[in-house]
Amino acid sequence: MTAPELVLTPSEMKQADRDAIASGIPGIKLMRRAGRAVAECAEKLASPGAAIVVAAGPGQNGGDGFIAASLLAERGYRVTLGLLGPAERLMGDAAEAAQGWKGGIVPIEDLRFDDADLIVDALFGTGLARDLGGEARLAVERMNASAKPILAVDLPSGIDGDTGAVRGAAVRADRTVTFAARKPCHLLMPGRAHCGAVEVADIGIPRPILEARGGTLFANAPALWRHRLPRPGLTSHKYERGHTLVASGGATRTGAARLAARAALRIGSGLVTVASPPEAIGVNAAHLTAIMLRGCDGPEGLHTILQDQRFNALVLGPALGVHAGTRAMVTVAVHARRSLVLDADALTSFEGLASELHGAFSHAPTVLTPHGGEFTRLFKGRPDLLDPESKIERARRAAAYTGAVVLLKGADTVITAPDGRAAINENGTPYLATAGSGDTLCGLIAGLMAQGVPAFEAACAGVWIHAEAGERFGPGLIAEDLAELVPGVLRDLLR
Ligand SMILES: NC(=O)C1=CN([C@@H]2O[C@H](COP(=O)(O)OP(=O)(O)OC[C@H]3O[C@@H](n4cnc5c(N)ncnc54)[C@H](O)[C@@H]3O)[C@@H](O)[C@H]2O)[C@@H](O)CC1
Ligand SMILES: Nc1ncnc2c1ncn2[C@@H]1O[C@H](COP(=O)(O)OP(=O)(O)O)[C@@H](O)[C@H]1O
Ligand SMILES: [K+]
Repeated sequence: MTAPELVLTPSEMKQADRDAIASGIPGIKLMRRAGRAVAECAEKLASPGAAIVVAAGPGQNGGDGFIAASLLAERGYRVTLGLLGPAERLMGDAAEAAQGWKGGIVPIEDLRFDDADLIVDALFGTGLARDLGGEARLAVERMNASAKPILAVDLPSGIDGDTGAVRGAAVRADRTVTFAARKPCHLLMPGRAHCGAVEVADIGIPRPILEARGGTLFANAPALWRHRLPRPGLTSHKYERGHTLVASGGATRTGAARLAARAALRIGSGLVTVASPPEAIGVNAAHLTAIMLRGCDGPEGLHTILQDQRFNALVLGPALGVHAGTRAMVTVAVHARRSLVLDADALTSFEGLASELHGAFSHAPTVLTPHGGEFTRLFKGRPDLLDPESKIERARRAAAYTGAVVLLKGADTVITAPDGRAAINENGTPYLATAGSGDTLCGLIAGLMAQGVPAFEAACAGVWIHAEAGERFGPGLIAEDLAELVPGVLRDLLR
Protein backbone atom coordinates (compact mmCIF):
# COMPACT_ATOMS: atom_id res chain seq x y z
CA MET A 1 0.00 0.00 0.00
CA THR A 2 1.38 3.44 -0.92
CA ALA A 3 1.69 5.77 2.07
CA PRO A 4 -0.42 8.94 1.95
CA GLU A 5 1.47 12.02 0.84
CA LEU A 6 2.40 14.18 3.82
CA VAL A 7 2.17 17.95 3.47
CA LEU A 8 4.25 19.94 5.98
CA THR A 9 3.74 23.55 7.00
CA PRO A 10 6.81 25.80 6.86
CA SER A 11 7.26 25.65 10.61
CA GLU A 12 6.88 21.85 10.68
CA MET A 13 9.44 21.69 7.88
CA LYS A 14 11.85 23.85 9.85
CA GLN A 15 11.49 21.53 12.83
CA ALA A 16 11.99 18.46 10.65
CA ASP A 17 15.06 20.15 9.19
CA ARG A 18 16.42 20.69 12.71
CA ASP A 19 15.65 17.09 13.68
CA ALA A 20 17.50 15.86 10.61
CA ILE A 21 20.51 17.98 11.51
CA ALA A 22 20.36 16.76 15.12
CA SER A 23 20.26 13.18 13.83
CA GLY A 24 23.63 13.75 12.19
CA ILE A 25 22.93 15.13 8.70
CA PRO A 26 24.76 18.48 8.46
CA GLY A 27 22.62 21.42 7.30
CA ILE A 28 25.00 22.22 4.48
CA LYS A 29 24.54 18.69 3.18
CA LEU A 30 20.77 19.20 3.05
CA MET A 31 21.33 22.47 1.23
CA ARG A 32 23.72 20.84 -1.26
CA ARG A 33 21.15 18.16 -2.02
CA ALA A 34 18.48 20.81 -2.43
CA GLY A 35 20.70 22.86 -4.75
CA ARG A 36 21.60 19.77 -6.75
CA ALA A 37 17.92 18.91 -7.22
CA VAL A 38 17.33 22.44 -8.51
CA ALA A 39 20.29 22.19 -10.91
CA GLU A 40 19.06 18.83 -12.21
CA CYS A 41 15.63 20.27 -12.86
CA ALA A 42 17.16 23.31 -14.58
CA GLU A 43 19.10 20.99 -16.88
CA LYS A 44 15.81 19.46 -18.01
CA LEU A 45 14.45 22.91 -18.83
CA ALA A 46 17.48 24.55 -20.51
CA SER A 47 19.52 23.23 -23.41
CA PRO A 48 23.30 22.79 -22.90
CA GLY A 49 25.19 26.06 -22.66
CA ALA A 50 22.02 28.15 -22.23
CA ALA A 51 21.94 31.42 -20.28
CA ILE A 52 20.60 30.87 -16.76
CA VAL A 53 19.89 33.79 -14.46
CA VAL A 54 19.69 33.02 -10.74
CA ALA A 55 17.97 35.50 -8.42
CA ALA A 56 19.18 34.75 -4.87
CA GLY A 57 17.68 36.07 -1.66
CA PRO A 58 19.25 36.77 1.74
CA GLY A 59 18.28 33.48 3.46
CA GLN A 60 18.68 29.73 2.92
CA ASN A 61 16.52 29.83 -0.20
CA GLY A 62 19.25 32.03 -1.65
CA GLY A 63 21.77 29.44 -0.41
CA ASP A 64 20.06 26.77 -2.49
CA GLY A 65 20.34 29.20 -5.41
CA PHE A 66 24.11 29.58 -4.92
CA ILE A 67 24.61 25.79 -4.90
CA ALA A 68 22.51 25.37 -8.04
CA ALA A 69 24.37 28.24 -9.74
CA SER A 70 27.76 26.66 -8.99
CA LEU A 71 26.69 23.24 -10.29
CA LEU A 72 25.13 24.69 -13.45
CA ALA A 73 28.25 26.76 -14.19
CA GLU A 74 30.39 23.60 -13.75
CA ARG A 75 28.11 21.88 -16.23
CA GLY A 76 28.75 24.48 -18.90
CA TYR A 77 25.78 26.85 -18.54
CA ARG A 78 26.31 30.60 -18.75
CA VAL A 79 25.17 31.52 -15.26
CA THR A 80 24.56 35.04 -13.95
CA LEU A 81 23.71 35.46 -10.28
CA GLY A 82 22.01 38.44 -8.67
CA LEU A 83 21.72 38.83 -4.90
CA LEU A 84 19.17 40.75 -2.87
CA GLY A 85 21.15 42.62 -0.21
CA PRO A 86 24.87 42.55 0.58
CA ALA A 87 26.79 39.25 0.37
CA GLU A 88 28.32 39.96 3.81
CA ARG A 89 24.88 39.55 5.39
CA LEU A 90 24.52 35.94 4.26
CA MET A 91 24.62 33.65 7.25
CA GLY A 92 25.31 30.02 8.15
CA ASP A 93 24.87 27.47 5.40
CA ALA A 94 23.90 30.15 2.88
CA ALA A 95 27.20 31.98 3.51
CA GLU A 96 29.06 28.70 3.04
CA ALA A 97 27.14 27.99 -0.16
CA ALA A 98 27.99 31.47 -1.47
CA GLN A 99 31.69 30.82 -0.89
CA GLY A 100 31.49 27.94 -3.34
CA TRP A 101 30.22 30.29 -6.09
CA LYS A 102 33.14 31.35 -8.24
CA GLY A 103 31.29 33.78 -10.49
CA GLY A 104 30.47 37.42 -9.89
CA ILE A 105 27.56 38.70 -7.83
CA VAL A 106 25.32 41.33 -9.39
CA PRO A 107 23.09 43.54 -7.21
CA ILE A 108 19.53 42.32 -7.76
CA GLU A 109 18.45 45.66 -9.26
CA ASP A 110 21.04 45.25 -12.04
CA LEU A 111 20.12 41.69 -12.87
CA ARG A 112 18.73 41.39 -16.41
CA PHE A 113 16.08 38.76 -16.94
CA ASP A 114 15.29 39.51 -20.57
CA ASP A 115 18.46 37.78 -21.83
CA ALA A 116 17.84 34.60 -19.85
CA ASP A 117 16.86 31.25 -21.34
CA LEU A 118 15.84 30.19 -17.83
CA ILE A 119 15.37 32.08 -14.58
CA VAL A 120 15.98 30.36 -11.24
CA ASP A 121 13.95 32.07 -8.52
CA ALA A 122 15.77 31.61 -5.21
CA LEU A 123 14.69 34.85 -3.55
CA PHE A 124 12.43 33.58 -0.76
CA GLY A 125 11.11 30.23 0.33
CA THR A 126 9.41 29.25 3.54
CA GLY A 127 11.04 32.12 5.44
CA LEU A 128 9.00 34.89 3.80
CA ALA A 129 8.01 37.05 6.73
CA ARG A 130 6.18 40.04 5.29
CA ASP A 131 4.73 41.44 2.08
CA LEU A 132 7.21 42.08 -0.69
CA GLY A 133 8.28 45.68 -1.15
CA GLY A 134 11.19 47.64 -2.56
CA GLU A 135 13.83 45.85 -4.63
CA ALA A 136 12.45 42.40 -3.84
CA ARG A 137 9.08 43.28 -5.28
CA LEU A 138 10.60 44.98 -8.31
CA ALA A 139 12.74 41.91 -9.00
CA VAL A 140 9.67 39.66 -8.87
CA GLU A 141 7.72 41.97 -11.16
CA ARG A 142 10.61 42.13 -13.62
CA MET A 143 10.94 38.33 -13.63
CA ASN A 144 7.25 37.92 -14.43
CA ALA A 145 7.34 40.66 -17.07
CA SER A 146 10.26 38.98 -18.86
CA ALA A 147 7.95 36.08 -19.82
CA LYS A 148 10.98 33.76 -19.62
CA PRO A 149 10.62 30.25 -18.14
CA ILE A 150 10.99 30.36 -14.36
CA LEU A 151 12.07 27.56 -12.06
CA ALA A 152 11.15 28.35 -8.45
CA VAL A 153 13.28 27.03 -5.60
CA ASP A 154 11.04 25.50 -2.91
CA LEU A 155 8.14 27.84 -3.74
CA PRO A 156 7.53 30.87 -5.92
CA SER A 157 8.88 33.92 -4.12
CA GLY A 158 6.13 36.09 -2.67
CA ILE A 159 3.79 33.15 -2.05
CA ASP A 160 3.02 32.49 1.61
CA GLY A 161 4.08 28.93 2.39
CA ASP A 162 1.25 28.35 4.88
CA THR A 163 -1.70 29.88 3.08
CA GLY A 164 -0.79 30.06 -0.61
CA ALA A 165 -1.62 33.78 -0.59
CA VAL A 166 0.27 36.32 -2.69
CA ARG A 167 2.12 38.64 -0.35
CA GLY A 168 2.33 41.87 -2.33
CA ALA A 169 3.60 40.24 -5.52
CA ALA A 170 4.65 36.70 -6.40
CA VAL A 171 6.64 34.88 -9.03
CA ARG A 172 4.62 32.99 -11.64
CA ALA A 173 6.75 29.90 -12.06
CA ASP A 174 6.62 27.22 -14.75
CA ARG A 175 8.19 24.65 -12.47
CA THR A 176 8.85 24.40 -8.75
CA VAL A 177 11.27 22.09 -7.00
CA THR A 178 10.46 21.66 -3.35
CA PHE A 179 12.24 19.60 -0.73
CA ALA A 180 11.22 16.58 1.36
CA ALA A 181 7.47 17.32 1.21
CA ARG A 182 5.04 19.73 -0.40
CA LYS A 183 3.93 22.68 1.69
CA PRO A 184 0.29 23.93 1.85
CA CYS A 185 1.05 26.67 -0.70
CA HIS A 186 1.72 24.06 -3.38
CA LEU A 187 -1.88 22.87 -3.11
CA LEU A 188 -3.86 25.91 -1.95
CA MET A 189 -4.98 28.65 -4.32
CA PRO A 190 -3.66 30.98 -5.55
CA GLY A 191 -0.25 29.49 -4.64
CA ARG A 192 -0.88 26.31 -6.62
CA ALA A 193 -1.47 28.34 -9.78
CA HIS A 194 1.85 30.16 -9.27
CA CYS A 195 3.90 26.97 -8.90
CA GLY A 196 3.54 25.34 -12.31
CA ALA A 197 4.42 21.65 -12.10
CA VAL A 198 5.79 20.78 -8.67
CA GLU A 199 8.58 18.27 -8.11
CA VAL A 200 9.40 16.98 -4.63
CA ALA A 201 13.11 16.25 -4.24
CA ASP A 202 14.24 13.78 -1.59
CA ILE A 203 17.05 15.52 0.29
CA GLY A 204 17.54 12.68 2.74
CA ILE A 205 15.20 13.67 5.59
CA PRO A 206 13.80 10.30 6.73
CA ARG A 207 10.00 9.86 6.58
CA PRO A 208 9.71 9.12 10.35
CA ILE A 209 11.07 12.63 11.03
CA LEU A 210 8.55 14.14 8.61
CA GLU A 211 5.75 12.07 10.16
CA ALA A 212 6.72 13.10 13.67
CA ARG A 213 6.64 16.81 12.81
CA GLY A 214 3.79 16.75 10.30
CA GLY A 215 1.51 13.77 10.05
CA THR A 216 -1.85 15.54 10.19
CA LEU A 217 -2.03 17.25 6.80
CA PHE A 218 -2.24 15.30 3.56
CA ALA A 219 -2.72 15.69 -0.14
CA ASN A 220 -6.13 14.21 -0.89
CA ALA A 221 -5.44 11.18 -3.03
CA PRO A 222 -6.49 7.50 -3.07
CA ALA A 223 -3.53 6.54 -0.85
CA LEU A 224 -5.38 8.29 1.99
CA TRP A 225 -8.65 6.34 1.74
CA ARG A 226 -8.59 3.66 -0.96
CA HIS A 227 -8.30 0.92 1.71
CA ARG A 228 -11.64 2.09 3.16
CA LEU A 229 -13.59 1.88 -0.08
CA PRO A 230 -16.39 -0.68 0.23
CA ARG A 231 -16.23 -3.82 -1.85
CA PRO A 232 -19.43 -5.87 -1.69
CA GLY A 233 -18.80 -9.44 -0.51
CA LEU A 234 -19.99 -12.42 -2.58
CA THR A 235 -23.02 -12.89 -0.37
CA SER A 236 -23.77 -9.21 0.35
CA HIS A 237 -27.39 -8.18 0.20
CA LYS A 238 -28.59 -4.67 -0.43
CA TYR A 239 -29.28 -3.79 3.20
CA GLU A 240 -25.67 -4.55 4.03
CA ARG A 241 -24.73 -1.83 1.57
CA GLY A 242 -26.69 0.80 3.47
CA HIS A 243 -29.84 2.84 2.89
CA THR A 244 -29.41 6.53 2.14
CA LEU A 245 -32.25 8.99 2.67
CA VAL A 246 -32.23 12.32 0.84
CA ALA A 247 -34.72 15.05 1.78
CA SER A 248 -36.32 16.82 -1.19
CA GLY A 249 -37.45 20.43 -1.46
CA GLY A 250 -40.96 21.49 -2.46
CA ALA A 251 -42.71 20.93 -5.79
CA THR A 252 -40.54 23.35 -7.78
CA ARG A 253 -37.27 22.48 -6.02
CA THR A 254 -36.86 18.71 -6.30
CA GLY A 255 -33.91 18.28 -8.67
CA ALA A 256 -31.18 18.76 -6.10
CA ALA A 257 -32.36 15.84 -3.97
CA ARG A 258 -32.59 13.56 -6.99
CA LEU A 259 -29.04 14.46 -8.04
CA ALA A 260 -27.78 13.59 -4.57
CA ALA A 261 -29.86 10.41 -4.48
CA ARG A 262 -28.58 9.17 -7.82
CA ALA A 263 -24.98 9.84 -6.76
CA ALA A 264 -25.52 7.86 -3.55
CA LEU A 265 -26.88 4.93 -5.55
CA ARG A 266 -24.05 5.06 -8.09
CA ILE A 267 -21.38 5.01 -5.39
CA GLY A 268 -22.87 1.84 -4.01
CA SER A 269 -25.49 2.61 -1.37
CA GLY A 270 -27.66 -0.53 -1.48
CA LEU A 271 -30.89 1.45 -1.36
CA VAL A 272 -31.69 5.11 -1.70
CA THR A 273 -34.93 6.86 -0.82
CA VAL A 274 -36.02 10.40 -1.52
CA ALA A 275 -38.08 11.82 1.34
CA SER A 276 -40.49 14.19 -0.37
CA PRO A 277 -42.93 16.80 0.90
CA PRO A 278 -46.45 15.62 0.02
CA GLU A 279 -46.95 18.30 -2.64
CA ALA A 280 -43.80 17.19 -4.49
CA ILE A 281 -44.49 13.44 -4.54
CA GLY A 282 -45.88 13.56 -8.07
CA VAL A 283 -42.89 15.40 -9.53
CA ASN A 284 -40.42 13.14 -7.76
CA ALA A 285 -42.32 9.98 -8.73
CA ALA A 286 -42.23 11.01 -12.38
CA HIS A 287 -38.43 11.11 -12.29
CA LEU A 288 -37.40 8.19 -10.09
CA THR A 289 -36.92 4.55 -10.99
CA ALA A 290 -34.40 2.60 -8.91
CA ILE A 291 -34.59 5.24 -6.21
CA MET A 292 -37.50 4.88 -3.82
CA LEU A 293 -39.87 7.58 -2.66
CA ARG A 294 -41.49 8.32 0.71
CA GLY A 295 -43.79 11.13 1.71
CA CYS A 296 -42.22 13.23 4.43
CA ASP A 297 -44.06 16.17 5.94
CA GLY A 298 -41.39 18.31 7.60
CA PRO A 299 -39.54 17.44 10.82
CA GLU A 300 -42.35 15.19 12.15
CA GLY A 301 -42.35 13.26 8.91
CA LEU A 302 -38.61 12.81 9.07
CA HIS A 303 -38.86 11.66 12.67
CA THR A 304 -41.37 9.00 11.65
CA ILE A 305 -39.26 7.74 8.75
CA LEU A 306 -36.19 7.50 10.95
CA GLN A 307 -37.95 5.07 13.27
CA ASP A 308 -36.80 2.56 10.65
CA GLN A 309 -33.22 1.98 11.71
CA ARG A 310 -32.22 0.76 8.29
CA PHE A 311 -31.94 4.35 7.05
CA ASN A 312 -28.35 4.79 8.10
CA ALA A 313 -27.21 7.87 6.16
CA LEU A 314 -28.96 11.14 5.40
CA VAL A 315 -28.52 14.13 3.14
CA LEU A 316 -30.19 17.31 4.33
CA GLY A 317 -29.96 20.72 2.72
CA PRO A 318 -30.03 20.85 -1.06
CA ALA A 319 -33.06 23.01 -2.01
CA LEU A 320 -34.78 22.41 1.36
CA GLY A 321 -35.39 26.12 1.92
CA VAL A 322 -33.84 28.53 4.39
CA HIS A 323 -36.16 28.53 7.41
CA ALA A 324 -36.82 27.18 10.89
CA GLY A 325 -38.38 24.02 9.43
CA THR A 326 -35.05 23.07 7.88
CA ARG A 327 -33.32 23.70 11.20
CA ALA A 328 -35.85 21.46 12.90
CA MET A 329 -35.13 18.71 10.39
CA VAL A 330 -31.43 18.96 11.20
CA THR A 331 -32.28 18.64 14.89
CA VAL A 332 -34.35 15.52 14.20
CA ALA A 333 -31.49 14.01 12.19
CA VAL A 334 -28.92 14.81 14.86
CA HIS A 335 -31.06 13.20 17.56
CA ALA A 336 -31.52 10.13 15.39
CA ARG A 337 -27.72 9.71 15.36
CA ARG A 338 -27.40 8.63 11.75
CA SER A 339 -24.54 9.43 9.42
CA LEU A 340 -25.36 12.86 8.13
CA VAL A 341 -24.32 15.21 5.33
CA LEU A 342 -25.46 18.82 5.72
CA ASP A 343 -25.20 21.20 2.79
CA ALA A 344 -26.66 24.35 1.30
CA ASP A 345 -29.95 25.40 2.99
CA ALA A 346 -29.32 23.18 6.02
CA LEU A 347 -26.23 25.30 6.66
CA THR A 348 -27.64 28.67 5.67
CA SER A 349 -30.67 28.13 7.93
CA PHE A 350 -28.25 28.40 10.85
CA GLU A 351 -26.99 31.82 9.75
CA GLY A 352 -26.10 33.79 12.87
CA LEU A 353 -26.86 30.75 15.06
CA ALA A 354 -23.41 29.18 15.08
CA SER A 355 -23.57 28.66 18.84
CA GLU A 356 -26.34 26.09 18.26
CA LEU A 357 -23.78 24.01 16.37
CA HIS A 358 -21.17 23.99 19.12
CA GLY A 359 -20.37 20.32 19.69
CA ALA A 360 -23.66 19.46 18.01
CA PHE A 361 -22.27 16.75 15.76
CA SER A 362 -19.94 14.87 18.07
CA HIS A 363 -22.30 11.92 18.54
CA ALA A 364 -22.65 10.64 14.97
CA PRO A 365 -20.57 10.81 11.82
CA THR A 366 -21.41 14.16 10.22
CA VAL A 367 -20.01 16.05 7.25
CA LEU A 368 -20.71 19.73 6.62
CA THR A 369 -20.07 20.79 3.02
CA PRO A 370 -20.09 24.61 2.83
CA HIS A 371 -18.60 26.66 0.03
CA GLY A 372 -16.89 29.87 1.12
CA GLY A 373 -20.11 31.91 1.21
CA GLU A 374 -22.00 29.32 3.23
CA PHE A 375 -19.08 29.00 5.64
CA THR A 376 -19.08 32.76 6.24
CA ARG A 377 -22.84 32.83 6.81
CA LEU A 378 -22.79 29.77 9.04
CA PHE A 379 -20.11 31.09 11.36
CA LYS A 380 -21.12 34.74 11.34
CA GLY A 381 -20.11 36.33 14.63
CA ARG A 382 -17.30 33.81 15.20
CA PRO A 383 -14.10 35.65 14.25
CA ASP A 384 -12.10 32.78 15.78
CA LEU A 385 -13.39 30.56 12.95
CA LEU A 386 -13.60 33.15 10.16
CA ASP A 387 -10.44 35.20 10.59
CA PRO A 388 -7.52 32.79 10.21
CA GLU A 389 -5.84 33.49 6.87
CA SER A 390 -5.28 29.83 6.20
CA LYS A 391 -8.23 27.97 4.70
CA ILE A 392 -6.93 24.85 6.46
CA GLU A 393 -6.98 26.59 9.82
CA ARG A 394 -10.51 27.94 9.29
CA ALA A 395 -11.82 24.50 8.38
CA ARG A 396 -9.91 22.84 11.23
CA ARG A 397 -11.34 25.21 13.79
CA ALA A 398 -14.85 24.75 12.41
CA ALA A 399 -14.46 20.97 12.69
CA ALA A 400 -13.22 21.21 16.26
CA TYR A 401 -16.06 23.61 17.12
CA THR A 402 -18.90 21.59 15.61
CA GLY A 403 -17.60 18.05 16.06
CA ALA A 404 -18.24 17.42 12.36
CA VAL A 405 -15.97 16.80 9.42
CA VAL A 406 -15.85 20.12 7.58
CA LEU A 407 -15.42 20.15 3.84
CA LEU A 408 -14.71 23.68 2.67
CA LYS A 409 -15.30 23.68 -1.06
CA GLY A 410 -13.57 25.44 -3.92
CA ALA A 411 -10.85 24.82 -6.46
CA ASP A 412 -8.75 23.80 -3.45
CA THR A 413 -11.33 21.97 -1.33
CA VAL A 414 -10.07 21.37 2.20
CA ILE A 415 -11.43 18.51 4.32
CA THR A 416 -10.84 18.58 8.08
CA ALA A 417 -11.76 16.28 10.95
CA PRO A 418 -12.42 17.23 14.60
CA ASP A 419 -9.27 15.30 15.56
CA GLY A 420 -7.14 17.71 13.48
CA ARG A 421 -6.56 15.63 10.36
CA ALA A 422 -6.80 17.65 7.18
CA ALA A 423 -6.52 17.01 3.46
CA ILE A 424 -6.30 19.35 0.49
CA ASN A 425 -7.84 18.33 -2.82
CA GLU A 426 -6.26 19.23 -6.13
CA ASN A 427 -7.70 17.02 -8.87
CA GLY A 428 -10.71 19.16 -9.71
CA THR A 429 -11.59 21.10 -12.80
CA PRO A 430 -13.35 24.47 -13.12
CA TYR A 431 -16.04 22.61 -15.10
CA LEU A 432 -17.25 21.37 -11.71
CA ALA A 433 -18.50 24.88 -11.05
CA THR A 434 -21.93 24.08 -12.45
CA ALA A 435 -25.40 24.05 -10.91
CA GLY A 436 -26.07 20.92 -8.88
CA SER A 437 -22.48 19.77 -8.73
CA GLY A 438 -22.42 20.23 -4.95
CA ASP A 439 -25.66 18.24 -4.58
CA THR A 440 -24.00 15.33 -6.34
CA LEU A 441 -21.04 15.57 -4.00
CA CYS A 442 -23.34 15.29 -0.96
CA GLY A 443 -24.85 12.13 -2.36
CA LEU A 444 -21.46 10.55 -2.98
CA ILE A 445 -20.35 11.21 0.58
CA ALA A 446 -23.60 10.01 2.15
CA GLY A 447 -23.57 6.92 -0.07
CA LEU A 448 -20.09 6.06 1.16
CA MET A 449 -21.05 6.63 4.80
CA ALA A 450 -24.12 4.42 4.30
CA GLN A 451 -21.67 1.65 3.41
CA GLY A 452 -19.73 2.20 6.62
CA VAL A 453 -16.92 4.44 5.42
CA PRO A 454 -15.88 6.79 8.28
CA ALA A 455 -16.82 10.45 7.81
CA PHE A 456 -13.36 11.87 7.08
CA GLU A 457 -12.46 9.18 4.57
CA ALA A 458 -15.93 9.35 3.00
CA ALA A 459 -15.59 13.10 2.56
CA CYS A 460 -12.08 12.82 1.13
CA ALA A 461 -13.01 9.98 -1.22
CA GLY A 462 -16.23 11.72 -2.25
CA VAL A 463 -14.41 14.92 -3.14
CA TRP A 464 -11.72 13.12 -5.11
CA ILE A 465 -14.12 10.86 -7.01
CA HIS A 466 -16.41 13.83 -7.77
CA ALA A 467 -13.46 15.85 -9.07
CA GLU A 468 -12.07 12.94 -11.06
CA ALA A 469 -15.44 12.40 -12.71
CA GLY A 470 -15.59 16.10 -13.61
CA GLU A 471 -12.05 16.04 -14.93
CA ARG A 472 -12.78 13.01 -17.12
CA PHE A 473 -15.79 14.72 -18.69
CA GLY A 474 -14.39 18.24 -19.07
CA PRO A 475 -16.13 20.83 -21.26
CA GLY A 476 -19.89 20.70 -21.32
CA LEU A 477 -20.15 18.94 -17.97
CA ILE A 478 -23.52 19.25 -16.24
CA ALA A 479 -24.35 17.88 -12.83
CA GLU A 480 -26.43 15.02 -14.31
CA ASP A 481 -23.26 13.63 -15.93
CA LEU A 482 -21.29 13.31 -12.71
CA ALA A 483 -23.02 10.32 -11.15
CA GLU A 484 -22.88 8.47 -14.47
CA LEU A 485 -19.09 8.83 -14.54
CA VAL A 486 -18.64 7.44 -11.03
CA PRO A 487 -18.66 3.74 -12.04
CA GLY A 488 -15.63 4.26 -14.31
CA VAL A 489 -13.72 6.08 -11.61
CA LEU A 490 -14.65 3.42 -9.01
CA ARG A 491 -13.65 0.58 -11.32
CA ASP A 492 -10.15 2.04 -11.62
CA LEU A 493 -9.90 2.61 -7.87
CA LEU A 494 -11.01 -0.91 -6.95
CA ARG A 495 -8.79 -2.63 -9.48
N1 LIG B 1 13.90 23.28 5.72
C1 LIG B 1 14.67 22.46 5.04
O1 LIG B 1 14.56 21.29 5.18
C2 LIG B 1 15.61 23.02 4.06
C3 LIG B 1 15.45 24.31 3.62
N2 LIG B 1 16.14 24.80 2.63
C4 LIG B 1 15.86 26.13 2.11
O2 LIG B 1 15.72 27.06 3.13
C5 LIG B 1 14.62 27.90 2.85
C6 LIG B 1 14.17 28.58 4.09
O3 LIG B 1 15.24 29.38 4.50
P1 LIG B 1 15.06 30.64 5.44
O4 LIG B 1 14.35 30.23 6.66
O5 LIG B 1 16.41 31.23 5.58
O6 LIG B 1 14.09 31.59 4.65
P2 LIG B 1 14.11 32.27 3.21
O7 LIG B 1 15.40 32.07 2.54
O8 LIG B 1 12.89 31.87 2.54
O9 LIG B 1 13.95 33.82 3.56
C7 LIG B 1 14.38 34.37 4.75
C8 LIG B 1 15.19 35.61 4.50
O10 LIG B 1 14.45 36.56 3.76
C9 LIG B 1 14.24 37.75 4.53
N3 LIG B 1 12.89 38.18 4.24
C10 LIG B 1 11.73 37.55 4.59
N4 LIG B 1 10.67 38.19 4.05
C11 LIG B 1 11.17 39.23 3.35
C12 LIG B 1 10.58 40.26 2.57
N5 LIG B 1 9.25 40.33 2.40
N6 LIG B 1 11.37 41.17 1.99
C13 LIG B 1 12.70 41.12 2.15
N7 LIG B 1 13.33 40.17 2.88
C14 LIG B 1 12.57 39.24 3.47
C15 LIG B 1 14.49 37.33 5.96
O11 LIG B 1 14.93 38.42 6.73
C16 LIG B 1 15.57 36.27 5.78
O12 LIG B 1 16.82 36.88 5.58
C17 LIG B 1 13.63 26.96 2.21
O13 LIG B 1 12.65 27.63 1.49
C18 LIG B 1 14.56 26.14 1.33
O14 LIG B 1 14.74 26.77 0.09
C19 LIG B 1 17.14 24.02 1.92
O15 LIG B 1 18.38 24.63 2.05
C20 LIG B 1 17.22 22.58 2.27
C21 LIG B 1 16.75 22.20 3.59
N1 LIG C 1 -12.65 26.14 -10.11
C1 LIG C 1 -12.96 24.97 -9.56
N2 LIG C 1 -12.08 23.95 -9.62
C2 LIG C 1 -12.39 22.76 -9.07
N3 LIG C 1 -13.56 22.49 -8.43
C3 LIG C 1 -14.44 23.46 -8.33
C4 LIG C 1 -14.21 24.75 -8.88
N4 LIG C 1 -15.28 25.52 -8.62
C5 LIG C 1 -16.16 24.75 -7.95
N5 LIG C 1 -15.67 23.51 -7.77
C6 LIG C 1 -16.35 22.39 -7.09
O1 LIG C 1 -17.67 22.29 -7.61
C7 LIG C 1 -18.60 21.99 -6.57
C8 LIG C 1 -19.64 23.12 -6.51
O2 LIG C 1 -20.45 22.97 -5.38
P1 LIG C 1 -21.52 24.06 -4.97
O3 LIG C 1 -20.90 25.41 -4.97
O4 LIG C 1 -22.15 23.59 -3.73
O5 LIG C 1 -22.52 23.97 -6.20
P2 LIG C 1 -24.09 23.77 -6.24
O6 LIG C 1 -24.64 24.49 -5.06
O7 LIG C 1 -24.50 24.39 -7.54
O8 LIG C 1 -24.36 22.33 -6.22
C9 LIG C 1 -17.77 21.86 -5.30
O9 LIG C 1 -17.44 20.51 -5.11
C10 LIG C 1 -16.52 22.67 -5.62
O10 LIG C 1 -15.41 22.25 -4.89
K1 LIG D 1 11.82 30.82 -4.30
